[in-house]
Amino acid sequence: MSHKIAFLGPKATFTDLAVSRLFPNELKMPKATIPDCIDAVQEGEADIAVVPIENALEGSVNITIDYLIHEVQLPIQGEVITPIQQHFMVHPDQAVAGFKPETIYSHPHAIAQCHKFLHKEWKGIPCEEVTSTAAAAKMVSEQPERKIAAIANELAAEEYGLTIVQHNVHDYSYNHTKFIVVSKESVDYKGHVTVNRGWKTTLMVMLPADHSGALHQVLSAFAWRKLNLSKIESRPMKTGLGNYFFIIDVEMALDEVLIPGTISELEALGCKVSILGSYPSFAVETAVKMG
Ligand SMILES: O=C(O)C(=O)Cc1ccccc1
Repeated sequence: MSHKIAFLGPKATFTDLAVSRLFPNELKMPKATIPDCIDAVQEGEADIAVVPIENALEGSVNITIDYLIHEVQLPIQGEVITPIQQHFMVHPDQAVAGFKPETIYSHPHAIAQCHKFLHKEWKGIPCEEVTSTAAAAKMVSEQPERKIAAIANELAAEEYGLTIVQHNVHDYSYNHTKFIVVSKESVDYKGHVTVNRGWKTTLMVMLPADHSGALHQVLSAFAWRKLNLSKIESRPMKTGLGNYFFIIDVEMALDEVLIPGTISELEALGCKVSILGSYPSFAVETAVKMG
């Protein structure tokens, strides 16, 4: 029986490309927003959600982290890293010499990944943020009479019949995004077409208030056990200025000794710790096309 995978839609988003590599044989369920994807799992409408969490150029997708921490507590069951190539596209009716867009549409992260391009080529043209790159492409395809453009991937251009006017408009060639897999149950990745990168464990740590050297002591608990950290990020607790929690990625699977020992040590310091997930990491090595 195939699983239902909620993803940031519509068809042909970067998330869709990641899903097609990780779950080639499952049923895809496009959703309009990241919270909609996570809610679909929480409410049992979907088995799995795949949503973006971090981009190499722009940093974290805060809505994903915040929604999982503050709204819906579902475990992370996997991650996949994929290369991202952004293209500038218009409706074929507008693909004429001298075309100048009135507005450029895309996902906020895509706009941020192309700031230098936008500043150089289209200075002063307003950019409008929409829910995904494919949503921008779809919108442009539905309004042939308007002088508008989208920044999206090649598959979106194909899917929505747009003409790519300029390829590879992202500002740095190393442009990768990490997507997470969330599900109530552990996930079977049979059939995935990606590379295995080992296991990770993600922890959420709240420091005790007003405790000098607390962060140093937290890091020491990992350091003397020789636990390799690949990410540490702070996000506001939303309870007051200066109140932050930390998201920490440890480069190993949850074991019975080292990670539980670290957590006990952190708790003895007065920290609150929760495990957001222990999961396999995957990578897509080449820019993906569907199929
Ligand atoms: O909008 C999309 O296509 C997404 O999947 C989110 C996103 C946006 C920009 C880079 C990577 C993922």
